[in-house]
Amino acid sequence: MTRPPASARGDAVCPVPAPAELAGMAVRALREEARLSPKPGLVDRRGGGAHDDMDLPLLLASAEALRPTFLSVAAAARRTAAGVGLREELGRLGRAGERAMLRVTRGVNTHRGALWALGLLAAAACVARDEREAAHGAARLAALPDRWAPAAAASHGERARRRYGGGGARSEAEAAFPHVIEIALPRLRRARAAGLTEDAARLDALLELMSFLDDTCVLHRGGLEGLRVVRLGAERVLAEGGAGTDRGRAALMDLDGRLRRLRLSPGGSGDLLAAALFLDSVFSTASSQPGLLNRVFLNRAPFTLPHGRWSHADAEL
Ligand SMILES: CC(C)(COP(=O)(O)OP(=O)(O)OC[C@H]1O[C@@H](n2cnc3c(N)ncnc32)[C@H](O[C@H]2O[C@H](COP(=O)(O)OP(=O)(O)OP(=O)(O)O)[C@@H](O)[C@H]2O)[C@@H]1O)[C@@H](O)C(=O)NCCC(=O)NCCS
Ligand SMILES: Nc1ncnc2[nH]cnc12
Repeated sequence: MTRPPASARGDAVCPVPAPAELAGMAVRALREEARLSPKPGLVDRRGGGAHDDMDLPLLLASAEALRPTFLSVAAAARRTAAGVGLREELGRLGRAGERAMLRVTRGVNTHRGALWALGLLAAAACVARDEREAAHGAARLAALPDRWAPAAAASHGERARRRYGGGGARSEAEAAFPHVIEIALPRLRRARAAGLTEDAARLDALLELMSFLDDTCVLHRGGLEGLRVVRLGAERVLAEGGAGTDRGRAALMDLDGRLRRLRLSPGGSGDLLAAALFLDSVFSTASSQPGLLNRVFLNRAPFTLPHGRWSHADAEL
């Protein structure tokens, strides 16, 4: 999806897509992430992965149900300067969007994390020149107070954070989406530059995310041991050559089987892959280089995980 220059759209003020176009890009990113196959443990064309309450049609319907929310979010960000007023409006729109999603999915949390990430990024993209600026704008919005946010929701993410520490969807946003900017997008672009198919490049970006992320969806379902299985399993697929090679593909299918058996879903990584696809489509002439992965910038084991002592053999459950 190439972004036409501002002049071609007759828009000299805001050199980014109009709200309807941004909303379309957000929905498309969600749909493309959902369809991408085979994803370890996640819903894809083959079925529900580690989920017994989701499938591809549900994810596609959920993505479509969020279109009006993305549209309202982008429109609000266009007419309102970034500040507490906009943050509170985004909170109101985001909560209404969650309700719309839950109505369509009959109560299944398909895209709560994705709505949070893409909603903030869509709002920030309205005044950003590139993906890094958008991520920083989103971080500033995420950190602002929202008077109307319900106090301490007992979400799965909140429970996982209380039990294990570490980050989650909120910290990822407040830190300017480091896993999207420093991990997923560089991997995606390096893989494309190396001649991989688009699907293999996207799968490798997902695996890279899985190997780094403190995914509260995984922690909620499998604790620290589950997180270790996901991270080391993804790392192993990449070490075998990634999704574009026979050995990497075999390791990926092996990991998929293990995650299904253990009911481990890397849903946070799925959300962040969608966020990367969104930014990639909005800022397709991005300045960010397909450079080396910044493994120092992102500490792979930022909290209680004894990363230094792990080995691939340990990951067998
Ligand atoms: C800030 C909010 C996102 C709320 O966050 P919180 O952590 O309190 O709430 P959760 O409901 O747990 O949702 C967070 C979702 O974010 C994804 N995620 C997890 N880890 C990370 C991470 N490190 N970085 C980024 N994103 C992450 C993850 O989403 C996936 O998991 C979904 C399924 O999860 P779960 O509900 O646990 O479902 P199951 O395991 O399937 O349940 P059972 O079957 O076992 O019952 C999956 O679909 C993925 O989407 C987390 O779930 C935010 O919601 C908020 O505060 N919103 C307010 C509105 C607002 O201000 N909006 C502004 C922008 S519009
Ligand atoms: N493909 C997917 N399967 C399950 N949960 C998800 N959350 C975001 N994408 C997902």
